[in-house]
Amino acid sequence: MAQMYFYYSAMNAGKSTTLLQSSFNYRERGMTPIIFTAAIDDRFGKGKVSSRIGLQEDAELFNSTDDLYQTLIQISAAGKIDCVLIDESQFLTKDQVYQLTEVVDKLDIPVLCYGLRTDFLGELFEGSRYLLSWADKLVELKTICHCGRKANMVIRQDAKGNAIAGGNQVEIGGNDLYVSVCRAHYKEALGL
Ligand SMILES: Nc1ncnc2c1ncn2[C@@H]1O[C@H](COP(=O)(O)OP(=O)(O)O)[C@@H](O)[C@H]1O
Ligand SMILES: Cc1cn([C@H]2C[C@H](O)[C@@H](COP(=O)(O)O)O2)c(=O)[nH]c1=O
Ligand SMILES: [Zn+2]
Repeated sequence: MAQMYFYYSAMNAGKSTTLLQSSFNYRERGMTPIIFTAAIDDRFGKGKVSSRIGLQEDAELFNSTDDLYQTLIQISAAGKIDCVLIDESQFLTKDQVYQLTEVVDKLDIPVLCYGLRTDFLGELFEGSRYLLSWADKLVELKTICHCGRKANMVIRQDAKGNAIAGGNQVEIGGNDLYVSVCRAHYKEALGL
């Protein structure tokens, strides 16, 4: 039986790197993985998954209105898929997480999702909420704060490096805008 996995972390913990390593592992065994990433996250060019250590692969794009079950039925009709890898899975909708459970349960294809658990305010993303609820396996990937503790929060910074305490949940960016920290340093930065 296939399973659904959710690999979650703060930013810069190696999620994209781990996804690309999984893809490589499937390919070196003669299998066919398919990679998806969010259309809205175009930091490294649309249709690409890149890790900060230099690995890169082409990816299909998902938008919030896509039916991923139907998309994967169509793609698998054209050739066998052995695994579905989804980067930026925090941007999935509730419906799309459900559709991916159908891919696992009805098409018997493993689905491996990689994404943030929470946003810069410490709130769950919609995709993450339902992945945490419905995935078979939850795997935390870890990165560290400047103090050496595990970084499980993400600060959004302004141009002066001050922590931002409000705004839209989605703002695409990298090290220019975000820094992963431990909970104690998150509270300190926000004056909580
Ligand atoms: N295999 C690895 N060995 C050592 N450091 C790694 C490895 N993979 C990732 N990293 C570190 O993690 C950082 C973030 O990698 P990335 O995959 O882009 O993270 P994420 O997708 O979680 O934001 C890299 O800049 C690097 O410092
Ligand atoms: C914390 C936070 C992040 N985002 C965006 C910023 C990036 O584009 C992605 C995460 O990238 P990763 O390095 O692959 O983990 O998500 C956001 O929109 N809102 C937030 O609060
Ligand atoms: Zn810290």
